[in-house]
Order: sequence, then C-alpha cells, then structure tokens
Amino acid sequence: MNQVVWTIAGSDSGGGAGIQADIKAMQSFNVHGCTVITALTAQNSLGVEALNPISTEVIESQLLALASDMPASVIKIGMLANVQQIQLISEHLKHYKATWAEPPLVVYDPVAIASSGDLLTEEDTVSAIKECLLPLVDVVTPNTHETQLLTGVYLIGPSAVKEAAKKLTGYGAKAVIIKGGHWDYPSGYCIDYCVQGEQEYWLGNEKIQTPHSHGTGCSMASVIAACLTKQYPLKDAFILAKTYINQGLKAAIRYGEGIGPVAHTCFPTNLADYPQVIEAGSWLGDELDFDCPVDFTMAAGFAECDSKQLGLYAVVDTVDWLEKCLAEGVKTVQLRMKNADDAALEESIASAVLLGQKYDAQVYINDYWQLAIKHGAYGVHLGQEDLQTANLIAIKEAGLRLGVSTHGFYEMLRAHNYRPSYMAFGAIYPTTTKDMTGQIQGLEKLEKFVPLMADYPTVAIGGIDLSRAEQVASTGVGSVAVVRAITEAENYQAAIAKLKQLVEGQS
Ligand SMILES: Cc1ncc(COP(=O)(O)OP(=O)(O)O)c(N)n1
Ligand SMILES: Cc1nc(C(=O)O)sc1CCOP(=O)(O)O
Ligand SMILES: [Mg+2]
Repeated sequence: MNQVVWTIAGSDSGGGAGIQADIKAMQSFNVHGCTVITALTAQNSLGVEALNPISTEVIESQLLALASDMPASVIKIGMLANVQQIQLISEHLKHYKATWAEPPLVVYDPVAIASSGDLLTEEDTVSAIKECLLPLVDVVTPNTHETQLLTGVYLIGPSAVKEAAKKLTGYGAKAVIIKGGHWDYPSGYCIDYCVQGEQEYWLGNEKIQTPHSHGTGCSMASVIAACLTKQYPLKDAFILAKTYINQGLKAAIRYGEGIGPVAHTCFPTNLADYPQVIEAGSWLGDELDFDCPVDFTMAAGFAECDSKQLGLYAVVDTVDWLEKCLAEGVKTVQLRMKNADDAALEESIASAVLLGQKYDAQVYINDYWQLAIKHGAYGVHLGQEDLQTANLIAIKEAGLRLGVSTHGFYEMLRAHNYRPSYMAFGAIYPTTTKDMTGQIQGLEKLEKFVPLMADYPTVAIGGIDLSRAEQVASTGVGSVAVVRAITEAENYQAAIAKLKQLVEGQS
C-alpha cells in the first residue's frame, strides 16, 4: 500500500486544528499528507471569527490534481462547510472506491463547530451526511457532541454509546469510534469506544488535566488514517491514536491568550501514555457495567520466570521432539499438541514435565492449563481467546508461569492487564505452521513492542528461521520461539546449535 494520505478539511489560521493539525499528525507517523481545503477559517486560540467555504469548483480542482498523480490509500475528511461540498466529495469518493485499483479507506471526523454556531445543526447538512457520505465511510470518529447531533442519542451511559454507534453503522459507516473526551464517566476518566462489525473495544485512562486541547479530534482521526495506511488493524490504530493524543495533551502549551493546541510529538514510546484496554472483570469494566462471562476469574501478577532472557524457545508437538531439543541444551520448551486424544495428552504432559526436571529446563504446556497444574509444569502458554475462559486464579495460585500470545498493540495492552510471566509477540513473519493471516507484524513493529514491554521477558514467534534469527534478536527481544526451524531442519542438532548462537550469543 502506498503511504499517501489525503486530508479534505478546513484550514485553521491558528495552526491548531484542521488541515494544519492533520499534516503534523500524519508527519509524526511518517506518512505523506496531501490536502484538499474546504474552508478558510479565521480563528485563533480564542475562537472562530469567520468561516469562508471554498467553492465546489476549487475543491474539485484539488481533488482532480491529486487523483491524477497521487492517489491515497486513506482519505481523511474533516470540516465540510455545506451540502454542496458533502455531495461533491461523496460523488468523488464513490468514484474512487469503484474505479481505483486499490480503493481508498475513508476516515470521517465530523466537525460541528463554526463561527455562526453549529455546522451539524442544520437539517439538510445532517441529512446529506447520513444519505451521501456515511455509506462511503470506513471509520467515523465523532465526539460525544457530534454523536448526539448525528444520531439524536443523548450519551448518558455506555449502553447509550453503543446505541448511538449502532445508529451510525445503520447509516452505513463500517466502523465507529466515539471519543469520550467531553464525557466524564466514570468521573475523572476519558473513555473511548470502537465498534467494527462484531468486535467492540473500550479504552480508558485518567483525564489529562490541561485546557490546551484544541485540535485533538482532527489529530486523532489523522493518526488513525496514518496507521491504517501503514496496515495497522483498526484496533491498533485506535490505541495509537489515543496514546498520541494523551502524549500531546501532556506536552501541550499555550500560544495565544486562549486554548492552546494539542502538541504534535512522535510515535508513542512511553507506556505511561498508553490507555488501558477495558475488560469485563476490571474496575473500569465494572464501572461501565460490562457483562462478565460465567466462570470468568480475573487474576493478575503471575510467578516470575527464572530469567528475563528465555533464549531459544522450541515449540514442538511431541514428547519425542521435546526430549531431542532438551538433549541439545534448549532450556525453554513448549509442548503444543493439537487434536491429541485425552489419554495420550495427559501421558505426554506428564512425561514432558518429568523431562523438564531431568534436563533442568523450563517446560510450558500450551492450552491445557488444568493438566499443566495437575502435573506441576513450569508454566502454561495461553492465547488471547483463553484469557476469558481459563481459571487464571488457579494457575496463579498453583505458582505456574503464564505466557500470553499477542498480535499487535491492542492485544499487547490487553495481556498487560494480567501481568503475565512473559509476553509473546507474533507472528513476526508469515508462517505455514498456523494460519496467521492479517496478523503478521514484521520487524518494525517488533522494535516498538519490545521496549514498551521491557519489564517482561519477551518472546518473538512466527516464521523465524536461521536466516532471520539474528535480526529478530537484534531488536532486543529476550527469546526467539520456533517450530519449523527445528522440526523441519535437515540437521536439527546443527540448527539448534546455530539458533542458540544467534539468539543467546553462544559459540
Ligand atoms: C511462545 C508462543 N507464542 C505464541 C504461541 C501461540 O499460542 P496461541 O495463541 O495459544 O495459539 P496456539 O499455539 O494454541 O495455536 C505459542 N504457542 N507460543
Ligand atoms: C504457534 C504459533 N503462534 C504464533 C503466533 O503468532 O501467535 S506463530 C506460530 C507458528 C510458529 O511456527 P514457525 O516457527 O514454524 O513459523
Ligand atoms: Mg493456545
């Protein structure tokens, strides 16, 4: 995908919002921002003094110039000043989506405020947005005020937020992010909501106390657009955009006499700026009345691994392979058996635990946490889907280590809620061992994950072989987990020796 993003929005002469904010936010994420200006506002930190809509002819000439030479992978839309603009832009979007070889994604951040009052209070504007624009929008990002104007739903609590989002998807938007910056529920917190198909995500953090928040809406939508351009899934774009805003609010300063702009900084690298993924069973989840699955047992803070550097980590599906790896000196191993019958499974897990003791190594059991507890394994490895169903309290009380799989920023922060014993990042490269479609992270993201989770032992997995192990290890990740690089090697002993050398620095 190309790295060009367009912003179709109004100019803010004060430099804090609109086109000016969009370009700065896009630049922070290293994508190229192009502009189509819809209105020239005369504004400063004290307010909007004038709004001068650009004619549809001039808007169209900007669109044509860009479309003929610099098509966008994502188009971000902000202030649209009248019905004619909404209609024109919708026509062009429809054409791009129907004819471009790579149809663009559309992120729409509705802008309500104008000098004369409210752009979204005029009946015909709202109707045009609903009828022409929203059916073409992939992600719409209203704040609470804009949500209320577009849907008529007054956001008195989490169920009203969901109801409003449902209305917006009913108008045709594929995904909705409702920003809770103006919403004080629970008191002192800023909660945002995202729904995409069947999936929904809530993020929250304590409100950052600053008056200087001008341009947060435009900037957040622009970061979402930039991250989508870089192929982040929406849930990760949502996390990064909220974090970027938190970071910018903390660094914001005043330039005029009134409200200063949110600061534009860089890709967020400080864990303290990241929001919490809100889940059933957490304090914020209870405040928001989340339904807890039956039998859900929240637990956090699992036994520590003996070392922060887990080194070469062999993931294998038989006891035979487990012993071969242990005999070659691999100290971290996982028994990952799929489709075994009950008797074979229990016998294998019991044998694996004994082998771990014999070779003084750390044996993790994948999925089967009850048998892992029963036979006294060193630890268990669970996936994201297991976190709501496994008895985490039992695992913790039995003193087993807990390793958790993560695929991207959202899952990483979700896993962080449980304070596991180690954090696994995957799939770094494509793999044939398991279907990881849409979840390939690459080295660039791994380089971001590792320092953020520096308090944990970290593991990289997925498609890692002899030719890639060194560059993976150079990210600072403490362990490299492999399946085929060992089990499909021509000479597995030589492969283990070489992998150990690359990952653990031994000769
Ligand atoms: C070290 C390590 N990382 C990730 C995984 C994947 O675990 P999970 O998400 O539970 O998927 P399955 O392995 O059960 O298919 C792992 N096993 N080990
Ligand atoms: C089991 C597994 N889990 C992954 C994840 O990303 O969670 S990738 C993966 C397969 C790793 O196998 P190989 O080393 O043969 O590519
Ligand atoms: Mg599993």
